[in-house]
Amino acid sequence: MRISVIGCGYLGAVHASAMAELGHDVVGIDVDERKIKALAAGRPAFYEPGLPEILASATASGRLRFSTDIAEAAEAEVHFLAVGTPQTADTGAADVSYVDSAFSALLPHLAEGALIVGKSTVPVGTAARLAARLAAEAPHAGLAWNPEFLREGFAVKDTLSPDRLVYGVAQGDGGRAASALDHVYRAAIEAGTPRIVTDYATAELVKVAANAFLATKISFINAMSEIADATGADVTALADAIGHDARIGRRFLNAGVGFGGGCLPKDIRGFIARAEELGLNDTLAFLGEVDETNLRQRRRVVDLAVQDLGGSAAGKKVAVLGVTFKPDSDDVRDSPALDIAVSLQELGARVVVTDPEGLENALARHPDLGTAPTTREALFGAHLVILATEWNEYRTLDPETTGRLVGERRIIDGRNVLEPAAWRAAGWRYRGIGRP
Ligand SMILES: NC(=O)c1ccc[n+]([C@@H]2O[C@H](COP(=O)([O-])OP(=O)(O)OC[C@H]3O[C@@H](n4cnc5c(N)ncnc54)[C@H](O)[C@@H]3O)[C@@H](O)[C@H]2O)c1
Ligand SMILES: O=c1ccn([C@@H]2O[C@H](COP(=O)(O)OP(=O)(O)O[C@H]3O[C@H](CO)[C@@H](O)[C@H](O)[C@H]3O)[C@@H](O)[C@H]2O)c(=O)[nH]1
Repeated sequence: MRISVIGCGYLGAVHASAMAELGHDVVGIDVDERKIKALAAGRPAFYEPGLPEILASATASGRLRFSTDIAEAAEAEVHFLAVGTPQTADTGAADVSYVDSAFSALLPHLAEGALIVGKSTVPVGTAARLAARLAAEAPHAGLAWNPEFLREGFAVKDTLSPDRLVYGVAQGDGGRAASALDHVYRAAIEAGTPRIVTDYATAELVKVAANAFLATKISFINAMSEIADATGADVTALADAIGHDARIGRRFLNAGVGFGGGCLPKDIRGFIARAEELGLNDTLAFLGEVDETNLRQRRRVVDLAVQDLGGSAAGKKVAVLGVTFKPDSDDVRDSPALDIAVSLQELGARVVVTDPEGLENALARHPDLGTAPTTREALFGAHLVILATEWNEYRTLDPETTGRLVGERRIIDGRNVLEPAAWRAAGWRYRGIGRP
């Protein structure tokens, strides 16, 4: 099929490359000329395992090209909208202005029977509003909402083999939108991927409900970690034990510094704001607690660090291992690791952050942040080590060789990934989150 992807940031760049990999003819459009030039040259603006490979093969085959000119989308049968919906500073609501302007720019270029497919995460009601505009201004085209569930670090795999497909379609479109999307996703459908065809509002809600549920699960286990810390219990054993109950499940029950990234935090805030707009002020109030519990984890680690440093961080060297919001990503949006590092620096510590992929993005936000290109340099002479993002190379650190580099053998394992007994046996003061 001929496809355009409008907005080639994280989601759009992956989606465009994956659609071309599936054999479609794809044009990726973005208003950011630098991004488009880099993508056309095979260089995504972010780190995502497997993406450079499919980007290169799709571009070389001629199935994928990029442009800043929306008119280049005119021949496409399906147009995916993948622009950003960031959090607005005042209310926390999702800012849909980029969706609106991309939609407006696209309207004059729609071929007869073209289908616009929203992929961005939007407040419920957005698709119905855009559909009303379409009916008035370009009735020869259709609209569907097809939320995206990919995880950073697994984005290519998640796009090529999703857990499920959700199509929000207009009532009475005679199955046209669903059949176009079935064509787009034929490979996944033939592989047995479940597909849910529903109305616009449900499709929009599925996306934010999924992220709200995941965020709640993480904050639940982090609340348990606070109780465990107060009682000497072990939150990891607790998670294993409750996770055996198939109704609960073990995934997303890892206690630690909490969740970050470009999705979970902004999506729960946007969801709360939307519920309030709908007059449902109390309905999602618990998500405010989920957010607060999450942010408290970062403050707890900073407090623990100050305590471990004898009551003051001033002048002490703190090595922070990891700055991205999770491993296998260079994304530092709302990263707990970055927040912790910056807070300790503000308290006067000599913070040295290291990360395999995230330093450039961290420095772009905090140019004064102390950084080191290697783990070894970060650790050298440190009075305290904080493992903040569980990159593999930090999970596999050896306590004895690490111990020879640092000034003091003190570590806070902010992701509960190290073996406490082994670190203690090597003379470290080990602290996990909710672990004895
Ligand atoms: N990043 C993820 O893992 C992920 C996963 C699922 C859903 N989402 C959702 O997808 C959307 C995009 O997220 P992202 O992380 O890719 O954001 P992003 O900020 O990386 O990318 C957004 C892109 O849209 C471009 N853009 C803005 N206005 C435009 C316009 N009028 N025409 C063309 N391009 C325009 C920007 O230049 C930018 O490149 C958001 O709604 C997000 O919540 C993201
Ligand atoms: O048990 C856990 C699991 C995750 N996290 C943290 O939670 C955050 C989010 O992780 P993850 O969900 O894997 O990352 P994202 O790539 O942001 O993906 C989420 O957000 C995307 C954008 O909406 C959705 O598409 C995905 O389905 C959804 O998982 C990260 O900071 C993780 O460290 C924990 O603290 N404990």
